[in-house]
Amino acid sequence: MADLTQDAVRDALKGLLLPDGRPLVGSGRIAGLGIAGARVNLTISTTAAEAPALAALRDEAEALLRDLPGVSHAFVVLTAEGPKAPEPPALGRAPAKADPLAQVRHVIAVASGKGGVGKSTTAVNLALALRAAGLSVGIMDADVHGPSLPTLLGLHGKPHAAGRKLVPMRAYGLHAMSMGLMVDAETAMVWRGPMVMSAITQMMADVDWGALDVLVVDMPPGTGDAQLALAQGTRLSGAVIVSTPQDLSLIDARRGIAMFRKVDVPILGLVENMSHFVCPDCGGDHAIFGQGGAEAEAGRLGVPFLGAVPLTMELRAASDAGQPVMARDPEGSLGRIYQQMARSVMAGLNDRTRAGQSPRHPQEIQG
Ligand SMILES: Nc1ncnc2c1ncn2[C@@H]1O[C@H](COP(=O)(O)OP(=O)(O)OP(=O)(O)O)[C@@H](O)[C@H]1O
Repeated sequence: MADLTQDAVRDALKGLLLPDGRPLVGSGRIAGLGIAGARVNLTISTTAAEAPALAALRDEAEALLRDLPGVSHAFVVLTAEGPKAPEPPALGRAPAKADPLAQVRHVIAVASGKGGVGKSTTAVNLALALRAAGLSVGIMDADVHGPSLPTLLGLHGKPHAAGRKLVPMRAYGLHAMSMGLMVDAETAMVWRGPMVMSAITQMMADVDWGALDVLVVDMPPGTGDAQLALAQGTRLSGAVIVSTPQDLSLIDARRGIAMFRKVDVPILGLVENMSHFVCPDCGGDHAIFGQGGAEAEAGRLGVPFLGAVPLTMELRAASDAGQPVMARDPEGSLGRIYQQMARSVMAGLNDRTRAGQSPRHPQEIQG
């Protein structure tokens, strides 16, 4: 079969019209077009205000590309207009600009299908457990609408600049940066999907992360365009999905897993948070939502199960005080759960490296 060409892709999109009636092709709105084998990635530039009106066009473009002979996967995203909006690198091709994370061996995402399930708590304690295993670790809070890293790690003040880059803050041996430290809450409030994506990618590039074994990205909750574009544009080594045991939350977890699979990011595993309630008075274990749901779901989906973290006063109080349990009591029962999680994540990353599939670095990490 003939190789897929940029012309063939543009040809397929010829009939599509922008909301103002102009054809999409030739309008200058195609901000990126990448072809990697049978995969096509297309980026259409927009503004936050216009983005909702372009959603149908995006879907139509995706359907047209999917029907094109020789295409197995088509992925179309809307991205914020303007010089600051970077084009997500196309799969399988070197990014046009120097990679700001060139010295970072692995970037992993901690994600959840919906908010409030303990994604940030998991991200911080997992990062600390990876650090405790001897790795150099950074953590970035990409949750622009609800950044919790400053609270969880007790970070205060603004990050300093060195030259044109920001220096990550330090907490408990981690290099840390949060959207909450870089932009004020009111500015971030008005951002919608494409703007969020653009701002996060910019933030990645503005920080001097230096050499790290692992950068943990606390993703914005959900499975919308911003998350999808971020997953695609960051050359992730893998993703950890956090869920609570209720069926409804597991449906969201399934969506999260499907989203990462869509852009070929391997799932490092599923974490069940708030798995059972440990009563502070009687010390009893109460499986409020039943037991083993997430583990069974992980089995069904063919992803590793990384552990069950109980709902405890200790964990919440430690987080609120800016002293995560993994820093406060790494050898306690909760600390040991996170240490096991970190070992499984490292094993998953090294498996990928051994299979020659590590997107950033050819060497295994050693704890
Ligand atoms: N296992 C747990 N036991 C007790 N409290 C927990 C546990 N996990 C998380 N929490 C608490 O639940 C709240 C939400 O947790 P967290 O901020 O980690 O969730 P999230 O999924 O990142 O939320 P968001 O969607 O707002 O980013 C916090 O107050 C946190 O301290």
